[in-house]
Amino acid sequence: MALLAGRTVLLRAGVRLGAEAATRGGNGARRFASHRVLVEPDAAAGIATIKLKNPPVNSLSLEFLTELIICLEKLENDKTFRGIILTSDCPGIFSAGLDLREMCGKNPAHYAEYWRAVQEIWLKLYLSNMVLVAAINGASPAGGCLMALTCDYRVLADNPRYRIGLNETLLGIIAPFWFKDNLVNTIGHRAADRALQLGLLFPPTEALQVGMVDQVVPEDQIHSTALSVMSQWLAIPDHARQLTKSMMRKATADHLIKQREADIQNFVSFISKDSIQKSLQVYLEKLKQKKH
Ligand SMILES: CC/C=C\C/C=C\CCCC/C=C/C(=O)SCCNC(=O)CCNC(=O)[C@H](O)C(C)(C)COP(=O)(O)OP(=O)(O)OC[C@H]1O[C@@H](n2cnc3c(N)ncnc32)[C@H](O)[C@@H]1OP(=O)(O)O
Repeated sequence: MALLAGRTVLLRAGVRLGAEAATRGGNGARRFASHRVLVEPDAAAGIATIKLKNPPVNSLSLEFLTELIICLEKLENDKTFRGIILTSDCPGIFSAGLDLREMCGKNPAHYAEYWRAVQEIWLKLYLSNMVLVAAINGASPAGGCLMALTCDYRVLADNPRYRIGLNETLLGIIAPFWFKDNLVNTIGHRAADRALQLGLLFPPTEALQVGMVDQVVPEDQIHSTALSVMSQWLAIPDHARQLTKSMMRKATADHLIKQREADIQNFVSFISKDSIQKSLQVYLEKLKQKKH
């Protein structure tokens, strides 16, 4: 059973198990898909490709996060798989980040539940024993960038519209300390300081330069590149790679784990402020009006 902080996520978020489909793929591997998380298994290679499918922009709603958490738990417990490629099924968008509608006009209990799920997905991805390769095939702001940052390697498709970064300050909000820690671990303190304060969204060439991604490739090569990177990482004996990964990441994850409840309380009181609610509503309104 999938648990989120000791509770059954299936019940908390109203996601029905019946929403999932379990079939067998051509190679005999169990294929499981929920509404919004598609899993394409390659049992022979030990790789599962997760395709995010929450149109139009893969915003990370509570239900979507819950499905993703369940999916990751299943893969983590299935010895068939040693690696995950994380990519998007929504053309041009990797993920628009946290779903702003989950952070606007709701009550404190909802904010707390939502934030716990955001923490949970980060911990699951960041501490995964598997090799995680992000095949970033679209724009990747804020929480979308964070998901990519949890991966062991990032490949970004070469399209100037596919910008990536932690742009929270542009919304009048603040990247939490563990978003910041993950970014500092990736691009270093000075670059993270500048990127976070200015809310920078980097186009591919700059993202590569600053170290936000490891490789930029033509869009039609993104999956083949991710596969070839994966085979390089899977050539390392699991126990040695996993212990090394844990050695590199444990302190950062523990920082959040030790302060998890306080972080939730901070989030709830911050996001409940009238001024923050107003900023988020204005930002959402601007996004909606962009088209007209
Ligand atoms: C003391 C401190 C303690 C705690 C911390 C405090 C604060 C909390 C910090 C929280 C950290 C937050 C992290 C986040 O991830 S916030 C989300 C940030 N995301 C963005 O800024 C991206 C916004 N979106 C875009 O820029 C574009 O939509 C995008 C992704 C480039 C795609 O562009 P395009 O293809 O043109 O699509 P549209 O803009 O037309 O969007 C289509 C549709 O989707 C809606 N939408 C977009 N993004 C979101 C979103 N993140 N959440 C909800 N909805 C979103 C958009 O409004 C459109 O809706 P419509 O109804 O008009 O169709």
